[in-house]
Amino acid sequence: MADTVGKTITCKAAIAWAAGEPLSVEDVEVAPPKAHEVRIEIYHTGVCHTDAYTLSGKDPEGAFPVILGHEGAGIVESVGEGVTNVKPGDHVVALYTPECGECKFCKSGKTNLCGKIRATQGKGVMPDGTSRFTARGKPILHFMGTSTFSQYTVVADISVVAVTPRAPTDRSCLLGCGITTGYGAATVTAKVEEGSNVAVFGAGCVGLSVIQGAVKNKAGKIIVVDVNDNKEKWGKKFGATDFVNPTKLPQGVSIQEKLIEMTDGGCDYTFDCTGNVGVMRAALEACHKGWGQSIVIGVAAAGQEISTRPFQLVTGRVWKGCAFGGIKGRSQLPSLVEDYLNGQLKVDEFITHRQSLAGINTAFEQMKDGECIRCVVDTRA
Ligand SMILES: NC(=O)C1=CN([C@@H]2O[C@H](COP(=O)(O)OP(=O)(O)OC[C@H]3O[C@@H](n4cnc5c(N)ncnc54)[C@H](OP(=O)(O)O)[C@@H]3O)[C@@H](O)[C@H]2O)C=CC1
Ligand SMILES: N[C@@H](CCC(=O)N[C@@H](CSC=O)C(=O)NCC(=O)O)C(=O)O
Ligand SMILES: [Zn+2]
Ligand SMILES: [Zn+2]
Repeated sequence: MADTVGKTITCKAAIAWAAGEPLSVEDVEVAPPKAHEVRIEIYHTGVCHTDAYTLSGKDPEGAFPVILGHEGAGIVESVGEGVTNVKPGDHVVALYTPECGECKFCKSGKTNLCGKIRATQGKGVMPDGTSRFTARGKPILHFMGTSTFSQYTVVADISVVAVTPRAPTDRSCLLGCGITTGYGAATVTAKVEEGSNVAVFGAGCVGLSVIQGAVKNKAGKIIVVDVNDNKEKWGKKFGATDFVNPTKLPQGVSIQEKLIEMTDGGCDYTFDCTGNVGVMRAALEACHKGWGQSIVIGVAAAGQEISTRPFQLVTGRVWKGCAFGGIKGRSQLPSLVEDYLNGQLKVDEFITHRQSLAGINTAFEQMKDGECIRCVVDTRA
């Protein structure tokens, strides 16, 4: 048993004191887990565009000061009373989409959105309404129920899943968001069928993962749409068949017209992986009349809204969306980790950059340059 059990741990964390400011890596006190809580020593965390979105101040739920990060993996340090799903020493991935198995959502069989702790999670506190983090004598908020930009974090027991220790944490952390989101969007939410034509708008970590899922389901054409020409090679590396840069189309030709022409009437499935509401409209309108489905994955800024002519829906196109790809973390993530170990799921290929916790602001800068798919932060370096 670790000699930290039951005690407050002082460690380093990257604190976002205010929107739009760089993170500050400094000491934070992490209180022991209460009943049905788990304290995790985070080894590695990815940096997702949603972290940058919330830090920018565009997230309507964003509140500060906060410890961001939601793509983390590590080892359970200690557990609170009543925790049965994980134990100290387990290798785990934090889950920003929890799975209680008991609530109306979990029992519906129709969604992965668990409702049990969503209200407190959205307010940046643990289910009992308080925080486990303190810095400079002030309580610091949790983020997405995970707060992985810290050497130690505390999460609800329903927000963590044990995975095989054979998977290195610098890889398994990426299954905590980006890869699972895109892969699940294609295979679980859309259930792309063999031979179907797919367009993926935005070839970042999420979009490339949609491609990976579409390839798994034996899609026909997989068309990448991205404003950055360098994303053509990335898309092809993951199995895309075509690439279109929407800024380079002949004058008067819209991206939806181009995709409809390329697919004999429109795509069977399109995916927005940009968070741009104009792109979301184009993605919907590029769908085939009668059955095409467009999946919204990207997260848009506060105040942004989507629109299209209702006729687009009247004529059979379907607009839907998903969080975490529709994947149920506790039920389904362990097998994705096994798929990675068996060579059936690409993960290593997404890692373009690495940083220490002290270099986390550089990770945020690198994310903007278009050449970064994922930066993995080693929280102990
Ligand atoms: N629903 C969910 O559960 C989740 C949602 N997300 C969200 O998904 C989105 C994608 O995340 P991620 O892959 O990490 O982001 P990235 O920024 O890495 O990828 C987005 C890609 O879209 C490109 N792009 C930007 N504008 C356009 C445009 N107008 N048309 C076509 N392509 C465009 C970008 O190009 P460039 O590089 O030149 O900017 C980039 O290549 C984000 O909004 C993120 O917040 C993430 C995880 C989970
Ligand atoms: N808080 C925002 C919405 C942010 C958002 O949509 N988050 C996604 C995950 S994005 C991961 O990188 C999500 O899980 N949404 C479902 C949920 O219940 O939060 C806002 O208020 O608009
Ligand atoms: Zn994310
Ligand atoms: Zn639930």
